[in-house]
Amino acid sequence: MLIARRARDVTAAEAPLLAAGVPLMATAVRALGTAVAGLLRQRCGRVVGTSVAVLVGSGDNGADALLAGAELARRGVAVIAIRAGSRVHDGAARAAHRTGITLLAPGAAALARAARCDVVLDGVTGIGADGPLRGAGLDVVVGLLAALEAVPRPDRPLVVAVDVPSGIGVDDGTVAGPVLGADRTITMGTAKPGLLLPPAALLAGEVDVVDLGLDLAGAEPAVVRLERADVARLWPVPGPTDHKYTRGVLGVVAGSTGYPGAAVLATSAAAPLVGMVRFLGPDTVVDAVLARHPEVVHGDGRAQAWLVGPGIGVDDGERLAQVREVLERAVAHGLPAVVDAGALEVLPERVGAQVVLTPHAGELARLLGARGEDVAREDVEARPLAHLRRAVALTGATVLLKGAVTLVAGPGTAVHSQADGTAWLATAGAGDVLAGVVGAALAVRSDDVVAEPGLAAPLAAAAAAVHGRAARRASGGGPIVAGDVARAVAATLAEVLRD
Ligand SMILES: NC(=O)C1=CN([C@@H]2O[C@H](COP(=O)(O)OP(=O)(O)OC[C@H]3O[C@@H](n4cnc5c(N)ncnc54)[C@H](O)[C@@H]3O)[C@@H](O)[C@H]2O)[C@@H](O)CC1
Ligand SMILES: [K+]
Repeated sequence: MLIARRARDVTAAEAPLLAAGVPLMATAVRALGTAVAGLLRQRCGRVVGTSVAVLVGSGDNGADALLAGAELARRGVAVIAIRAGSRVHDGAARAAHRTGITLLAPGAAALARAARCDVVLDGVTGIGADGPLRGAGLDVVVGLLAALEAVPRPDRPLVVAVDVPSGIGVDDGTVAGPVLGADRTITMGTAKPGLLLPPAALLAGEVDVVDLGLDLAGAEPAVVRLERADVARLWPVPGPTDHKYTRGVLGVVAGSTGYPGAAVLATSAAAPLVGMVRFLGPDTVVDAVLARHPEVVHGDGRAQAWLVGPGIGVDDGERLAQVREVLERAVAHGLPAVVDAGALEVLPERVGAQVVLTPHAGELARLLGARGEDVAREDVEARPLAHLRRAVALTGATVLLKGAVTLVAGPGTAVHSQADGTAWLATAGAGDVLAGVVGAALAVRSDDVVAEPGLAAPLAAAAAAVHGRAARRASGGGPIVAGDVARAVAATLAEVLRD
């Protein structure tokens, strides 16, 4: 599991090691040098004779970056260093000087040179920053972003962020000013919340954590990300005495004459993962679902979890009445349920954590608006975690906010952040497939969720992970439709469960 801790917790954990003389900075610099050399080798086929530009802020983040630059210079890389702060760390400046690196003033000429290097190392600010970039750091980032515009995309340098992309909200993932988006972030000691929380997470690229030996046991995880083994631990494997009812029955209310496909997609994703899917919907939709999945059972009855809403419009009165009835029954029995799309309109005022809402940013804004909050989609996109938390507080539900990075939290649970998919997953019907997988995850562990409703959050995050991985598997780097993702779900779970 990738665990992000807040800046103050990292600083506190560093203090005793620094007091004991542990050379944390040397470890950070070595890791940076190795990572950049690896990228140079990948990009240019060699290290010697390549070029790196280092943006040097005035704190230890800049010192790390400049010392890594000095190490790369010793390995035959042509390094330029650009001042991006009011001062430069003495020891780092001396080391740079010894390797022949000159610190350049942040003028247009220096930034134009940086824009043509093979790698840019962003060491403007790290966890010591307060607020968005200002002063020389801001000028350098704005100037470099402009200089990069003049370089054809394939020729632009790879950007490596030291600890965090400078200027992001380290603890809250906000992006309140210009930030140089990174291809890779080499982060020290532990992940930081801003590397996992959108919108900042989208500027961090691939995140590598450098082990500094920090004791973070006492620091509360701010954000967590499930990895393959975590998903495998959460997902039950049937035993020899299991039968279809013990494996979990998922009841689904989905689809409309306008959107019959949503029901097909949700059931396609869920059917292989559960003991049985029961389906309720308009006759034409039932026919479409059964044509694709003869194993689906049509009609009401007992279920261990319910999924309501895919393909149901906010003005589909008849279907919403059915959703309301099913949802009230599920809530009364404390059963887990997934409430998606149009069904969010008929969510009871308060529910428990075993109910998982699956809005996208627009739907979350609407949900909050219906509860008296003045929120637009853009507000949710700018501060997704804050709005997700608000929705949890107002409804009592577990909320899964869909996006390129999917966030999940319930009342009192850790915040989960999953980014397992691919940009090709931004396609119609992907949300219906996700709803099916979340429904399945709740159905197969229904008894556990009834006993411990807080489990709904990690299970929903695990479902998001399976969904994202299925998309990547189906895509293989190319275009996909949602049906491809649904068809890849079963094999993806098999792969996740394989040791
Ligand atoms: N403390 C340690 O032992 C270690 C620290 N490390 C590095 O040190 C960093 C923390 O170093 P610092 O505490 O010196 O802080 P930073 O280097 O993150 O930033 C503080 C400096 O940036 C300036 N600054 C603050 N806010 C700014 C803003 N909004 N815009 C522009 N400039 C701003 C300040 O004037 C100060 O000089 C970590 O992020 C990490 O990269 C690593 O070497 C690991 C070990
Ligand atoms: K940085």
